[in-house]
Amino acid sequence: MSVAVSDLFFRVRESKPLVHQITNFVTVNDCANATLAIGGSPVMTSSPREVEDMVKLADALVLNFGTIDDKALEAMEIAGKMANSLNTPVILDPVGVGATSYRTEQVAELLKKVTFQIIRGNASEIHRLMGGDIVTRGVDSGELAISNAELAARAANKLNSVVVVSGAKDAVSDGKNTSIIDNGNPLLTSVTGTGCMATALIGTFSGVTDNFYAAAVAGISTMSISGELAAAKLQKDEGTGTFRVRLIDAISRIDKEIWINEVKLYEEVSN
Ligand SMILES: Nc1ncnc2c1ncn2[C@@H]1O[C@H](COP(=O)(O)OP(=O)(O)O)[C@@H](O)[C@H]1O
Ligand SMILES: Cc1ncsc1CCOP(=O)(O)O
Ligand SMILES: [Mg+2]
Repeated sequence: MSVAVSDLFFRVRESKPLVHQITNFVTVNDCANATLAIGGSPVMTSSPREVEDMVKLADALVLNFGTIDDKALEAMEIAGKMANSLNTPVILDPVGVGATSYRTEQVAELLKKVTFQIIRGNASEIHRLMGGDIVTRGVDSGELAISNAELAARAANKLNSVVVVSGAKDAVSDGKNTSIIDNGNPLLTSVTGTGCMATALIGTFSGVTDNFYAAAVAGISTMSISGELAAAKLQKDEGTGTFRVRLIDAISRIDKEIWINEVKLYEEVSN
């Protein structure tokens, strides 16, 4: 598996997959730059009148719920259905699902209409996406009583997709096999868009392989390793602003050798 992942860095830079992203207005520029940094070609467009034509050109489609409105949802449905009909991978980032009933209801509707090859969210988002029926550690705690690995495996089975649960430890699962990535740095939680960028990277890798599990591992581990590399470069008197720039630097420099040296990847087989 790690061999399949490490080969994707060269493949992305060689073939520059076009990644169509219908995303939020907070982190759109960071997602475009993360896509470029890893070697892909981003296009961020969301008019319902244009997305069908754009997705015909694309190697992958990323749908991000960060700032959804009715028009964006219409575009997501049109683009998602077209991508499904062309066998172009579709990746979901259910930003903020569970926070409002609008988000929660609309993502459930989209899941009925569009097939997603990969879904990436934090534990809370993935938990709410699969119905939110897992017990939490206590009445005042939002913390789930199961690990990210177990959550990813359950969600993958329920949603019939490769699922990435990000956090202090990231987990990737297809429902049978589960991988844990123990890279990252807490500074990644102090900059907006690191989850969105991770999803953009996953989308970029999925544009060069039909091994969506490997694409998911490549994307999320690239973000977590880049967080470590960027934090290590921070100088005295530098903070989260510089960290954000250094993150893009790190993504642009990561390759097969760096990934093999830095990744802390554990594979679990469940069921
Ligand atoms: N506590 C943490 N320690 C180290 N890395 C983290 C931590 N929390 C999140 N990350 C990393 O930050 C990136 C974004 O993940 P996350 O914060 O879960 O996404 P989101 O921004 O969508 O909530 C991932 O690479 C993840 O591994
Ligand atoms: C702050 C914010 N508000 C709506 S979308 C968004 C960005 C969320 O980005 P991420 O999930 O990567 O932190
Ligand atoms: Mg997020």
